[in-house]
Amino acid sequence: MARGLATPTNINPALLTNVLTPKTPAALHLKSGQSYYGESFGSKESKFGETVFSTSITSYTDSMTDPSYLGQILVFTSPMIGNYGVPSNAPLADTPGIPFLESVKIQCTGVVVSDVALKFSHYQAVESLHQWCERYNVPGLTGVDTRAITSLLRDQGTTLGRLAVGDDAPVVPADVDFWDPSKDNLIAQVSTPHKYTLNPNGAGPRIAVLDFGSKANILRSLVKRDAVVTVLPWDYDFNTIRDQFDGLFLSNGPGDPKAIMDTVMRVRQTINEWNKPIFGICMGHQILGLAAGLEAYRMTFGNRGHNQPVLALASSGSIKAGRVYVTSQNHQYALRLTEDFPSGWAPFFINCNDSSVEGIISTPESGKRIWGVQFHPESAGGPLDTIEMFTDFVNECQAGRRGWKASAMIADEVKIGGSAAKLAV
Ligand SMILES: NC(=O)CC[C@H](N)C(=O)O
Repeated sequence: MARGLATPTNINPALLTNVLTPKTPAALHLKSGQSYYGESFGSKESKFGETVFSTSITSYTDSMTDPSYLGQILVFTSPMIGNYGVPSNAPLADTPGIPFLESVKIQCTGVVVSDVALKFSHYQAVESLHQWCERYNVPGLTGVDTRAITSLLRDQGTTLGRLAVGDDAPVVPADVDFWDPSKDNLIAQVSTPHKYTLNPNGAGPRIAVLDFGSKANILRSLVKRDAVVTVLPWDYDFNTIRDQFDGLFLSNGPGDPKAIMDTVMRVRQTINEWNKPIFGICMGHQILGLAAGLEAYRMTFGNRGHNQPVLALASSGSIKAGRVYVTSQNHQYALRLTEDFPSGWAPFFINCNDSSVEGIISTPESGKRIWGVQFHPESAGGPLDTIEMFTDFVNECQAGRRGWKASAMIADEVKIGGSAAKLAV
């Protein structure tokens, strides 16, 4: 049978209709006072969380398993979610030990969609979105106006909420009851509890990953380039073992980067004392920025989606100054842009929509090879415009292994009406 036309054999026949019976009421209550009433799918347990929206059109399975969404009720602006079901999460044969989706389970606290598709069709699907959410005890709300919720969140910002199901649906929680995930150490909940190594016999460089809740496709992108990847818990003191490695990678992760200032201080020590390549993505980029002396702040509603345009201000490896790259993003915090970047550092990318800092890079004079990006070059989901940044990093680590000396990583800068930094202030 042709690929894509296979009939899944393990579908619950009840799901071949698009209606759940019996229907259960559900609601989203926001701390700011608004309530949205609809129907439940997935788990019947009510949950608190931070309500955020994503403008991504596809890849709900990747977003929902991204550990950076821990503690969040995810509102999808795309009107129909669930059409292609949910695939098996078993690792692919060429990357054992790395789940197919972005982590081993659903990480967001709940999901809100305009119209859930219970009937699904995809050659890789093994269950529906409803079944999957039920299995991981994640409540879903459907039949609400997600455009209205999104407009509200854009105006008032990310808001604490409760996804209330069944008898809880009509109950508006008291102000004090709303759980605020940003007060918890979310990173400790998603980081690996112990050190482990992927692709131990790889021919490439030895790369340590400080795991703040790494997406699987980041690890896969390094392993696919034949790096030997050692994943370390978020609070591991990398400085005690750094001589064993050719490069350090700082992963994405949930919550506020300032929640782990001890780690920031250790990374600062690494930056000051170690001259090997360092690459950070999202949380990792924010940690690098804090370690470099920049400030991090909480954005109003953050950027979550797969079509965020970023302008490169510097050339480095596969990245060319002056080009716009379309990127995948999921963040609430950002580094503050200043006219005086700390010595040894320059802005690398800025967001074309809101001028937020999308990347930082060490200057050639610093003799370092360090860069961080706020977006997700590994995609999953979203565009692959910047995927070659992994090749750049692995190549830099490999070159360093062979006695590399600092070369000009920044070939030129974009100057539009003044300095690069001024451009976005
Ligand atoms: N994807 C991420 O790593 C997100 C980083 C951080 N939790 C933020 O919201 O900004």
